[in-house]
Amino acid sequence: MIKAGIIGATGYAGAELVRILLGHREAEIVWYGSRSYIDEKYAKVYGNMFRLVEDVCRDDRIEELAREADVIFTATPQGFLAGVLTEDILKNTKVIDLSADYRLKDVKVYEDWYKIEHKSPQFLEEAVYGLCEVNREQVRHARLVANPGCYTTCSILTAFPLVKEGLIDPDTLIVDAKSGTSGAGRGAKLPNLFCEVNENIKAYGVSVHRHTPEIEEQLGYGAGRQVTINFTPHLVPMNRGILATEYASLQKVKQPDGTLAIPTEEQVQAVYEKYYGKEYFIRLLGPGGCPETKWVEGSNFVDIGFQIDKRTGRIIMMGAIDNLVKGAAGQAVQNMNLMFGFKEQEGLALAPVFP
Ligand SMILES: NC(=O)C1=CN([C@@H]2O[C@H](COP(=O)(O)OP(=O)(O)OC[C@H]3O[C@@H](n4cnc5c(N)ncnc54)[C@H](OP(=O)(O)O)[C@@H]3O)[C@@H](O)[C@H]2O)C=CC1
Ligand SMILES: CC(=O)N[C@@H](CCC(=O)OP(=O)(O)O)C(=O)O
Repeated sequence: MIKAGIIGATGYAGAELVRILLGHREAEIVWYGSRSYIDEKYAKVYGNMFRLVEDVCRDDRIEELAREADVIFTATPQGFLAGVLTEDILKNTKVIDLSADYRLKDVKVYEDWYKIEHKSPQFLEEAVYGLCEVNREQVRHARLVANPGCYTTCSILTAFPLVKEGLIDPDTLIVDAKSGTSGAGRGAKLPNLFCEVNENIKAYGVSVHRHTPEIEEQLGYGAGRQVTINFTPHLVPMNRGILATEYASLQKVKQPDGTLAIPTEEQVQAVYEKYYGKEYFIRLLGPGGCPETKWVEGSNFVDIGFQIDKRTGRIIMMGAIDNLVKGAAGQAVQNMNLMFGFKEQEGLALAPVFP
């Protein structure tokens, strides 16, 4: 049994980590970190944990926690981990950060998009981007994992195989994504009040959302060059879930007879199968398949479908995840499983909730 500590256990992503880790047979939670609820019973902060968690909340002293825990999850605002991380901490424990502090390799890109100074860029090089289905081998050997963002997990996984195999031109990619309000966290914010969100849908962060460079960087690794995309997030009146609808121009690829032609649906499906056919957490719905957030809710699944529009020569790819599970806590536990050599699905055999 390994010991896990959570800093930010009182946020939505932290609470989802608690829910998942309570069902994990190889890990126990030894530290429920908080800023606002120190010494209060965790089950008072989250009533769903009544009789399931007896612990009280502790503070965010990560150096002390690093001596107690085998793994630390930081489910904290941007800038927290970068402000406290030291070599001593990484010598004592493994760290999985759910914030964006170590997702972008270029510190200037981070500072430009997040508008905060990065306090420990010396760890950027060694941090592994924890998109398990793409970087599995690197994650296994990592001390520091940058858990991907929710929109980015969904957007990248949906397009990655087609970018990597050159079936689409990534510079034509438009990602139109919708998220439930839990994506914004538990903190009180005016745009997330019931009357602002209910019976409403709105775009935000248009052309400036901080997940744009993260998607570009990762798809750039797939393409083998820098790519530029459009990313527009929307807030929709539901608790959980992300749906990404992604449009891109198809590129001609070599056919068996040596000629060049736009790929068929069978060829696109074959590429998805090549990358994800054996992936437990990725469910390929095939041509014409339209994923729905309800079909993945509460689970670590990513559902992916697509359709080619023969009139325009463009492909429409669609991906759905639960932002708190595959988009945050579930993927973080999947990363932990890889880092400690556990079965990758341990603690994550969560069937989606419906209705
Ligand atoms: N919500 C989501 O769907 C996703 C979130 N993330 C990322 O995960 C992280 C947490 O997000 P989320 O759970 O939504 O946010 P919440 O606002 O719900 O929770 C934030 C947590 O961080 C703690 N906290 C706040 N400020 C500080 C601080 N200065 N120092 C230490 N702890 C602090 C809070 O403690 P307390 O409340 O006790 O004061 C709380 O536990 C963020 O980086 C977010 O971007 C990533 C993917 C998806
Ligand atoms: C609905 C909503 O507000 N979502 C959040 C993204 C949450 C998330 O994943 O944040 P990080 O990846 O940056 O950690 C947002 O758009 O800011």
